[in-house]
Amino acid sequence: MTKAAKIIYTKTDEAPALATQSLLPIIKAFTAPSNIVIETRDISLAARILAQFPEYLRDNQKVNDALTELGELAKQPEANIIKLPNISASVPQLIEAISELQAKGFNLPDYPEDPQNAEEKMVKTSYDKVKGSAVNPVLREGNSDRRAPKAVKNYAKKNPHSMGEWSSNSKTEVATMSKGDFMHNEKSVTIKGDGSVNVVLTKTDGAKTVLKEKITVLNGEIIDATKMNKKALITFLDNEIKEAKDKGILFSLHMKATMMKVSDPIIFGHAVEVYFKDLFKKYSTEFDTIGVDVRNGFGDLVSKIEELPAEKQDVINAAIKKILSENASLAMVNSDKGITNLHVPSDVIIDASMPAMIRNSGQMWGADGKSHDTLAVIPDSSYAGIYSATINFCKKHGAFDPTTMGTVSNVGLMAQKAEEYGSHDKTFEIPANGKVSVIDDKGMTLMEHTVEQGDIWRMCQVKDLPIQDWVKLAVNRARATNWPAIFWLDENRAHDAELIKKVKTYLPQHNIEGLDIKILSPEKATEYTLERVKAGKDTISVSGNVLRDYLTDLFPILELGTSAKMLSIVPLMNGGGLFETGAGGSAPKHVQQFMEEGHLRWDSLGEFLAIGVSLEHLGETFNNPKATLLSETIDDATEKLLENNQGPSRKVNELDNRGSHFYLALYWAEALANQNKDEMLKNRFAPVYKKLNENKEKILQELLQAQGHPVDIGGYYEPTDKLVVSQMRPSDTLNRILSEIK
Ligand SMILES: NC(=O)C1=CN([C@@H]2O[C@H](COP(=O)(O)OP(=O)(O)OC[C@H]3O[C@@H](n4cnc5c(N)ncnc54)[C@H](OP(=O)(O)O)[C@@H]3O)[C@@H](O)[C@H]2O)C=CC1
Ligand SMILES: O=C(O)CCC(=O)C(=O)O
Ligand SMILES: [Mg+2]
Repeated sequence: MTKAAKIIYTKTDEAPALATQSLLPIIKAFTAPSNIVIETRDISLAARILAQFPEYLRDNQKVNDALTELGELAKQPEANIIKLPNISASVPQLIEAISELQAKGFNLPDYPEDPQNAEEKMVKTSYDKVKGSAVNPVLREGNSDRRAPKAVKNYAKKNPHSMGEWSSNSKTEVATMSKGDFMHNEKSVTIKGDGSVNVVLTKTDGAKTVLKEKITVLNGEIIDATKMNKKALITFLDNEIKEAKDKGILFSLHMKATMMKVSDPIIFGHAVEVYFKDLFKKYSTEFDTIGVDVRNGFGDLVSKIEELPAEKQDVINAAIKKILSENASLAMVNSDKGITNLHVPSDVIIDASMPAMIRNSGQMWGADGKSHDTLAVIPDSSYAGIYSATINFCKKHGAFDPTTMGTVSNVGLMAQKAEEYGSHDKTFEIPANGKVSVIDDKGMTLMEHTVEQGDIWRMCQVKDLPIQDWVKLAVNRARATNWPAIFWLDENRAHDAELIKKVKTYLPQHNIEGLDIKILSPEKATEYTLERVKAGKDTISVSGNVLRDYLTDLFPILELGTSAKMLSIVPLMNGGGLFETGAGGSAPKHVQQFMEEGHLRWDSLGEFLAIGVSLEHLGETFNNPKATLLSETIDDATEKLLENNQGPSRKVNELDNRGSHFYLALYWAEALANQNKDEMLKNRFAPVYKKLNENKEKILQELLQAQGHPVDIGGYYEPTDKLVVSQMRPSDTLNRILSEIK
């Protein structure tokens, strides 16, 4: 008897959560005969909010803190977690979710944007735990291995997605700061001996404030500190708005306000204030009264001015119109609804927004509903260069060709909140002029910056063991593929210079004979890699955490049309496995389409791949041949589904997410029926395959009938399970066959 094996499948938000209600019953039915237990844990935004406030809820409304539980599990060797994309909530999304839950009878407190007393401060602290990218960093106790499986890459080559032409006359370009930003102010040290550091602000008058106390540091870890100078940022933004206007191109701002949840909303707010500076000069008193917070985007102002008397609203709206017509045109998120790039900080997220623009001939949407060249403003210059290098490459060589281009996989340094993506609890908006010092427990100042009021100062950490693991993973991938592996590190950047020393120490500890391993700055690495991509050659990018995020959307979006089709594995450092589904997000517009016309265009390919590797891991760690067989056969099924082009269509009344799940079940049953490694599974699944095949037309018809009309699922953030299940499982015939698998 093999040991009981368990997989945790996460319940998240939006389209992936809808898809789960259709896919999970299939996975459970197919794995049950092999005694594999599939459990779910709810880490949706709604559940994470409710878990923060047990004392406000009735007993039957309380939910346990599944995220903390999974965070602990991720450190155990038996962990096997399938993690679907989830909402990393901006404040406007958080507020929407809270009000939906309140309307459903959950007695939650409002989100206190400006807390006035101790209780409100506590409430805000609890909500802030849920804000932004609050899930991934907790679960990612390992580095990241993201790539397009061969079958997926071959499918994309045979069925290329649309790719906008590039002209050498394109006026699109990237604007980034040449001084005063995080990149130019960075200082970095490698810690000697375990201990702790304090971050202290010494004001010009000598008064000291401890910004953060006793940050634990371990021997060999790299820490860095840097600042974004407010004045330099504002001058830069002001110039770039003029630049976009002069060049007659759109102004667009690309940030990661979800992951960088402290620094980037502040920068976003400055951009709103600079663009609309005449408005803020004139109406600041009114805006203070109604509590406008530009860090939540220009949309916050638009909704709050509705509280003002009608005549006042009219003058303010006229002033807004005037600025919009006189300033550079803004890139639009939704031109029909008048939603600009500056409306909501989570609408334009750099990892997806820049590649989407590059795929679209370097253009974004303007207020006229047409696409135009754009000035892509990325204030901090640490990574902006990879996009300018890509844009220059496209101007010179034209668009990439998905039918011939090579693939770029990624090995990303991510474990234990590595680098910038773990910095939000050490990021501060500086209240007064002075200096910020990082001081160790022996009183030694390790790093120091002169700061001015309004500057954003931050400290990042990356531990030594994750770095060692990352180098090992890179060597393993290079060995497994024989592709060149490029470390995207810039010797002229303080943090990277420290990291390069370690890479050079750890690489020789492995057998690297015959491998092609290089260290190149991000720009040079982009150029080198793009040359290879164009020539149809494959390359491994080995990068830090931010570039991991950027590159695993950039290349997949160019190569495959979406990052949802990536295999995304996190080998956990203590031996477990975390299997993320795809590398992209949760595409809110998929839910909108589903509610309007009952068609879900979400492609679950990322889930299929994740289930395959999760079962493979289970097979290996529990010595469970049935799990291995299920893994091999689901991979066969996925490959056949791709060959037959049975992923979801984008259009209503054609095959959607549910139909594609049916094909997965059909081919999975077929593969299990046709194999000869396991007699029991063969006998169980032969009749299942027969029934699915005989009822194919009937099932597809039942699934199609569910489309073509608006759908009610009882909510957005907390949809009613029963309603979702009835919409996502509309085929009685399929449901019956699945329920008969024993
Ligand atoms: N791992 C995680 O948990 C992540 C979560 N997020 C969250 O996701 C949300 C949206 O983020 P955003 O930056 O817009 O990125 P998305 O990746 O969700 O969307 C970009 C585009 O990619 C396409 N796409 C993505 N996934 C699929 C899929 N499975 N099937 C078909 N097409 C897909 C869609 O393009 P098209 O319109 O052409 O169909 C979509 O509009 C945010 O709430 C963000 O916080 C974002 C990144 C990662
Ligand atoms: O956690 C998030 O908010 C986004 C994560 C992401 O984009 C990624 O890991 O690629
Ligand atoms: Mg990403």
